[in-house]
Amino acid sequence: MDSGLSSRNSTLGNQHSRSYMKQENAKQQRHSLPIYSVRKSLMEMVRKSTTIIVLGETGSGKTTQMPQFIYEAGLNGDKTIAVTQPRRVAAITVAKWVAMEMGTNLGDVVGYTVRFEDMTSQNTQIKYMTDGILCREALSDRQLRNYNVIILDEVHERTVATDVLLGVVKKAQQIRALKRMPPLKVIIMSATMDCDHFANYFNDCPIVYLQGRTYQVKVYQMVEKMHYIEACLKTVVEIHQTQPAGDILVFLTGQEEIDATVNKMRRLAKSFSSDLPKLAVYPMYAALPQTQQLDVFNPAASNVRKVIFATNIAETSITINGIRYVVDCGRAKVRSYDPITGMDMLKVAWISQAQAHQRTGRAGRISDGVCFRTYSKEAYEHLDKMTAPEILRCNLSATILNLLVMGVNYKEFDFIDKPPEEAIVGALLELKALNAISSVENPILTALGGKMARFPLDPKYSKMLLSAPKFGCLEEMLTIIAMLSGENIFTNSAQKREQMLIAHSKFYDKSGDHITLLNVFNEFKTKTKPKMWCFDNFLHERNLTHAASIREQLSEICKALDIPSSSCGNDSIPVAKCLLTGLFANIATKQPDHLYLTSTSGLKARIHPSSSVCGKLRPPVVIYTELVATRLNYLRNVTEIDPAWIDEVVPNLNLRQTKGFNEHNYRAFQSHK
Ligand SMILES: Nc1ncnc2c1ncn2[C@@H]1O[C@H](COP(=O)(O)OP(=O)(O)OP(=O)(O)O)[C@@H](O)[C@H]1O
Repeated sequence: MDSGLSSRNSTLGNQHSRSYMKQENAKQQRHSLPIYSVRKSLMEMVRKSTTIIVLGETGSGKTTQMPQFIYEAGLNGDKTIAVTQPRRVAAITVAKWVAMEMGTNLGDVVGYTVRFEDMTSQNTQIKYMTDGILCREALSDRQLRNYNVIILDEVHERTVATDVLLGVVKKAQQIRALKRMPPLKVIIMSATMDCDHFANYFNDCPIVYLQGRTYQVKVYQMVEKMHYIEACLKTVVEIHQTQPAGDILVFLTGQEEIDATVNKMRRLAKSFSSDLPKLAVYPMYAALPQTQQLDVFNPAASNVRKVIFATNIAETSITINGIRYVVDCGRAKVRSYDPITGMDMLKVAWISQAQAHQRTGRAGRISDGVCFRTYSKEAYEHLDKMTAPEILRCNLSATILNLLVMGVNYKEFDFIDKPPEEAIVGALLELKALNAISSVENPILTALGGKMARFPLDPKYSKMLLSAPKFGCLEEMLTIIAMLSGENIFTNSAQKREQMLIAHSKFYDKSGDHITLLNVFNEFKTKTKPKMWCFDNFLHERNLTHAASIREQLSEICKALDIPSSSCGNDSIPVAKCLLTGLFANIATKQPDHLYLTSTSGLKARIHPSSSVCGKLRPPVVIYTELVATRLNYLRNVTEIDPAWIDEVVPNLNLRQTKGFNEHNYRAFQSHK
């Protein structure tokens, strides 16, 4: 018994000493960061100015150190320091690292909040959060009174939420100054931004240029011309066969491409000489379950080289242990929105020089590194210097709705770069059609619009939830919206494709994908061993659990709004009708060539192959959740409807007044309906 006890103790002792060592190493590393040596003058600057811009090399220590310096200097008073990040994975991993550096548990002094997940407590002094979360907080408090210091990090990404936040914090600063409240200090940070543009916007605020970088990264540009995927694979093989130890991070564009390349790489790896270290190949993209995304952060075993194929979610802020080589294909999948057709497009496009620089920076986080760009120097020189602001190319309905809730007239809102007029009008038309505003010309928020903004959802989705009592299907809609708001619940297995398809088809409902999602969730909730069940059925357990938590949160908001619970049992018709209340502009009709014609924009599209109605008996009329253009146009998440329901559910619908309306195509659509 004694020996058992002592061995247990020694294991614990080892664990403690390991985490102690990790913290000690981090402390030493912290002191050697370029930002550390200038912390006193930096804090002096923050003390003196309301707004400052900090431009410093990738890895100089901005994201992890700036909040700690402010906290140590007590500049946040008795309030939490907010640090925004454009991406969830960055907010989470950076918070974990900083908690470790400060020797506290995550969620104590250091925490994070991302949509549908809060890892903070009353003790939290440094809160990493997505920019979207801070935008939501601003809805209930325009003066942002919970904070004295807000750090907007990685602003070069120019997400919609960051752009809105810039206007929101600027306004909050003005109101607080007028009311003689404690000032709101704002720190704008990036390694690659147009400082003058930001400084002009903030009344010529000071700019701090941080000198120096911790590690050097050599950049090589490709001379040979070949397709970028082939070029990436070739480069990885060459690195593996000729370069010293170090993990590899490869930037590709999207999920399908990454899955296919990961499989190819795994097959290739089997043919490598046994003298070489083993290759452990990982995918990394936003639709992967969070645990799997975080897996890539674990160090590789000895004599194993890690290769990660990632989208641009790995581009900024994050540090992946062991990465010494970056392979950059120079492209990214960019979501762009066409206000004329109302279509979201996912297109592969060249990145900006700022992004190329960020990607390069991922190789120099913990040692010197090398970046291989699979494109020529000339191609690099032709790239745009900065990434175009997302606000200039996205659907603005949620943004305009939120501004109206804040009591802000979007016409007077001080956008750092104003979105195009047609995008604003498109958003107003959509909000009017959803009955969220009184009119397009003089938009006043309706009671329904006010309720819609209570949900952290796209206005179309919140409209469906608020319509559910009318059709007696709130419970079903809560599940469906939660499932649509989370990440993909179906796993993809190239090796066991047949088995996977059989497993998934058990959940299929002939009405379409929305009821299919409902079936999966309902069955999942009955399982006592959900992990095993998910594994057997090719489902992501983590994503289903996450959907359950989203559902909980949406249900709480419904309760707060006094929306009575209701269920339609196994009847799929009320659900389809309820979906129509939000998706009425997303109707598509089957054409003789078996493609679908969309009602408003008149585009031809296919039902996505992952859909449960993608077989031979395709329904004549469907509503869809998303129309995305990759190489082809695809309708994602579709459900069959009876066209007769349109007049019943949305009697005053005038498709001619919806955005992207095209008369010619509309007539074609009507004649096929
Ligand atoms: N999760 C982590 N694991 C290991 N080291 C880390 C981690 N996070 C940060 N570091 C270390 O801290 C250094 C500074 O990181 P930090 O994110 O603060 O830099 P930054 O200037 O904000 O860079 P970027 O502009 O690329 O976000 C990194 O170069 C790395 O050495």
